[in-house]
Amino acid sequence: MEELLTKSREFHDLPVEEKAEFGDNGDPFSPIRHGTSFHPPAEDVHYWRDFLKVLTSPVFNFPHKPPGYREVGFEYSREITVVARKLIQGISESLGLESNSIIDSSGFDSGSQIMAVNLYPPCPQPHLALGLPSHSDVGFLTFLIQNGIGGLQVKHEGKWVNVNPLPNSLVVNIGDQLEAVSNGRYASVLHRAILNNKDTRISLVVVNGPALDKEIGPAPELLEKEKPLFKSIKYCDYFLVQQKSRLSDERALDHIRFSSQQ
Ligand SMILES: O=C(O)CCC(=O)C(=O)O
Ligand SMILES: [Fe+2]
Repeated sequence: MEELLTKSREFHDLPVEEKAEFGDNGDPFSPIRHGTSFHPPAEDVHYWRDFLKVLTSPVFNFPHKPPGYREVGFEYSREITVVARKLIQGISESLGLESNSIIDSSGFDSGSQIMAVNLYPPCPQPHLALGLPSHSDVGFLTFLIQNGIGGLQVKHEGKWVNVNPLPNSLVVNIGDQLEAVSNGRYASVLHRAILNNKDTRISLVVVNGPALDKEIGPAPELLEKEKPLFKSIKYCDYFLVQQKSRLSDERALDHIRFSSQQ
């Protein structure tokens, strides 16, 4: 984890020309992209962050610089997959399903995994800007590590609460597809990143989700006793809905939620 964070800092510190080959083309399915904010062409106000986003599964992509970054990125990606798989099995069981039910129905073993490396430089007026606005992540589970500098907040009972960094720990957040597949029993968490005026913060998140071509909706076993709260939708289509809604302050989940009259 430490080596990955160190090398992530080195990546962001590379001269602009060295990173130009990874320039953000705005396509969420491009294998490696480096950019600023979220999607600058469509934004009135930009966010105070640089990012590197890499698709690490089903095909592993990663920048080949700085030296050794790709190797540590590969090891981390694979280790996280093992932990995510185990947690999803436990979550399946907690829902009264077979332990492999969600893994199998979502094609998790050839599922989509995305790594995002966020860099938030010190901001002279941190209360006037945000690193990332309120959102929930796609996928089942997101694993977050950070360089010891706080900034992550989660919405809890209507209030923003700081999630202070604990050394050598992973923060695990629930994503939208887990809310959908569990028919609302696991709620995906709203979170955001705030800024400070002293230290550069790095966070590294790994989003673990279904295979892109799988339809994801409430598990059929759960619907024997209850009504579906969400429509089923292909994960790749949901992914695009989420990218768009993050630009308009909407919640992607609301696009697939059945309204109470239906
Ligand atoms: O930097 C953080 O703490 C949050 C990052 C995040 O939510 C994301 O990349 O989706
Ligand atoms: Fe997030």
